[in-house]
Amino acid sequence: MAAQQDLPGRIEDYALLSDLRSAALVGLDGSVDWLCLPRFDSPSCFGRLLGDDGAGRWLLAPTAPVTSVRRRYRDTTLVLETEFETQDGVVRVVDAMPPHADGGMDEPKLVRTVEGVSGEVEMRLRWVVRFAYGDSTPWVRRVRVGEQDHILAVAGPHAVVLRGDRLPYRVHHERAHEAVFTVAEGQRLAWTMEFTTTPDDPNPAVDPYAEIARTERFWHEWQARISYEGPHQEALRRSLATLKALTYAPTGGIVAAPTTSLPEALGGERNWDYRYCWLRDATLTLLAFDSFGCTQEALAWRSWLLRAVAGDPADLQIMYAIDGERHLLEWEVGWLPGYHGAKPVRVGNAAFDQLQLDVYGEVMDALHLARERGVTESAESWALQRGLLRHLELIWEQPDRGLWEVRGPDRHFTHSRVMIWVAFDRAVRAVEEDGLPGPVDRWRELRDAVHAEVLAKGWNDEVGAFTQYYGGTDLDAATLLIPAVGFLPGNDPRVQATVTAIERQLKHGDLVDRYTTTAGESSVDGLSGHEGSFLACSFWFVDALALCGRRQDAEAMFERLVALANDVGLLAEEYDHDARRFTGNFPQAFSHLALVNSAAILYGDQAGRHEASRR
Ligand SMILES: OC[C@H]1O[C@H](O[C@H]2O[C@H](CO)[C@@H](O)[C@H](O)[C@H]2O)[C@H](O)[C@@H](O)[C@@H]1O
Repeated sequence: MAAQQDLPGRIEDYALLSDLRSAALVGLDGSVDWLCLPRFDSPSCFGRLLGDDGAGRWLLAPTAPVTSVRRRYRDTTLVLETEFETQDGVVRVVDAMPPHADGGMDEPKLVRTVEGVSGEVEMRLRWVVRFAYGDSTPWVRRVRVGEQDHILAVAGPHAVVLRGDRLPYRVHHERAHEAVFTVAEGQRLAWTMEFTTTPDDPNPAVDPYAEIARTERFWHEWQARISYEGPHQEALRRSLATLKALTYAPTGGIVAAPTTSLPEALGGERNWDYRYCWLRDATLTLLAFDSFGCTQEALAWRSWLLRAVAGDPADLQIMYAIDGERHLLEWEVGWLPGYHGAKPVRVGNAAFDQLQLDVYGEVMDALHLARERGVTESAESWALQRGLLRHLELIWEQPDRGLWEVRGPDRHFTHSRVMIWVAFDRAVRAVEEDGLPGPVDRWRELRDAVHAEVLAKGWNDEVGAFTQYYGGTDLDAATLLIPAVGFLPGNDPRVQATVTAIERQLKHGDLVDRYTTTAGESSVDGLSGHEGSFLACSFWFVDALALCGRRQDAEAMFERLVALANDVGLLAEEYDHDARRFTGNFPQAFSHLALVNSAAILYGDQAGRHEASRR
């Protein structure tokens, strides 16, 4: 029994399912180890990822030792097939979360089927439901409706219904349910587990096979909208599908990742909850969508933004909940041991009320590019941007926490200052190029002032590079974005020198650290320990190489980075180059959107446009 109680797999062992409201992670061992219902940011009902069997899981796997596992998504969809080979034969487990139907009353559900491929294989289904991040053991009972039984697990506000061909029974002396059965070649069995707010009267049963077919159709139709025929099709389509999967369909908000507290350093304390919508990550995601023809997502996100930011621009936050909720109070889940012991497990995110001035630039840039691609500005959306700029005029000189959301002191981070320039630059261009009304002379003056300031204070002659913050000597991979946003061209000697310095100091093979983590008083981020290399920064390095004229190097590095994805094309936030393992939350939008944006620079319709048109 020990094998069932053990720890979760490596981060790269997981595949993602999503119904555009929440997501599940399925391990190579056939165990669903992460699921929060009914939303991405709800408490988990399967939380083994951050603990063990006792935090909840749903295992569906052979009882005998597995000699090999093969896994793939069906084509470009999010229907997952895992084939287990044992000495007795081969079985295929198919997993899906049927997508939320627009305006539908359907509740989130997980569908699992098993098909006998050859021989006869004994399978174990082990179902351990723990609500409230593992803290709440439900009352589980078998209910008969007409000719059919289902199992209901209820605890306070949480309830799920399990239906299927082999319902599990309570395991003596364990708070778990199990079924053991055999599957012969050609035979198939199915289960659905559905969230319900009305446990005494749940939604009627659905046909699991029809739901899987619907899921497949949905993703095929979605992929048909992507206009791209260039290299690395598969990686690009998987990344775009992953970004779509992280979108909360009812509002258009996009989560940074579906997990909390997967550690940035194995065993460390750098563990954060990413199940929220960061303006930075979401706007960059929007750019990624937009580069490949997904305009609907751009509009949905703009509506989300208008709702979330509504009211006083002075109240702008850097992140919100997926429904626009503002207070993301951070707390520690003391009873969960954390991923392989990495404590604490955090829920909420204290960064929500930080000042991060780069966000103004990212929002203005995303809306500028949406305009360039034909999305017309509504009266409200331009009024919102003018309001943001009015507020930025008042606060732009302040120090902030920067895009890395440091928990150390506020500083004048060079990247933040560059993005302030972007905000005013895009405002000026809205007037000059799109004829929108606004105080263009004042915006021009501010744009030029911040440009001069960055060149005077962000550049350090002794270091021979743009530094992380004014007066400092450390480097920051975020300055790689200087040519991509058009602040300086890629052939500017200061840009080229910064790329060379970062290559020397922050790059290990193809992996680039965000900055140098140091412990103690001098630590810029206020945290202890080190972290893995940041995958998005590694892709930014590719972009900088391309924009500096080193295209061949850029393409070769891009290819190697793409190969770091796991067997089903997914990327975590970071990569530990010594352990050769993913670290940080998973799968992470930032990494996937950076991959997509690199592909857009290297191979997209927009290739080469950055330097010419974004200045
Ligand atoms: O490293 C410290 C910070 O880490 C998280 O922030 C990171 O993730 C965000 C979401 O992807 C991203 O927008 C940000 O740039 C990253 O630094 C965490 O959410 C913060 O609370 C934490 O201070």
